[in-house]
Amino acid sequence: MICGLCKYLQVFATSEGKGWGVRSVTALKKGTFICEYIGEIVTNQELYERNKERAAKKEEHTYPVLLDADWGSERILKDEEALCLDATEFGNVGRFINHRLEADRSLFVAIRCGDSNLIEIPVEVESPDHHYYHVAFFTVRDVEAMEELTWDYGIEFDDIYHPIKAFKCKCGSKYCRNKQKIQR
Ligand SMILES: C[S@@+](CC[C@H](N)C(=O)[O-])C[C@H]1O[C@@H](n2cnc3c(N)ncnc32)[C@H](O)[C@@H]1O
Repeated sequence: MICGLCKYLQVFATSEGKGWGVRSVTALKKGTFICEYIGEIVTNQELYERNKERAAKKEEHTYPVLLDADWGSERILKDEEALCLDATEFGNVGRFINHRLEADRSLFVAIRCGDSNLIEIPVEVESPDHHYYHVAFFTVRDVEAMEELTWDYGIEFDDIYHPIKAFKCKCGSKYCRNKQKIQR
């Protein structure tokens, strides 16, 4: 992470209608650091307000990642305290990585039931303050050259309270949460 990007990544236009995506030009071993997810640090409340404005402008792509901070705290944070990363205006290559179902997130590690190839890991970087950490992507299996890199956004596709309607998932995975909901 300290060295920054050290793999040859390519932003490309996906053929399935997901917009831009990211792939690795070379094959990658399981456990490889890919990149950080960079964005503006805002509270959940600020993000909610921003999303309402974006929904009014009919913006299609959004780039939020919940930090669920403070990991050092045992209480549930209010929306005006909890933080997230918004990469809509400022970000790096991480914001072009698309969604695909990964694991049973209630178990957090252990059982993997999906087939995305990345996982996001919160990494504390030389800070005594538990409230801030970096989000870093690592491969969870070997990845072939030119295979699209994906991670699980943890989206609830039928969340009617979110100001921006969730996208129709085109990940193509047989485990797709969105597909299962549509079929019901
Ligand atoms: C963080 S951006 C990823 C980069 C985006 N594809 C782009 O062109 O900028 C997230 C957005 O990409 C699209 N996206 C990501 N994963 C997708 C998927 N599995 N199916 C359809 N659209 C997806 C959605 O529009 C989503 O809001």
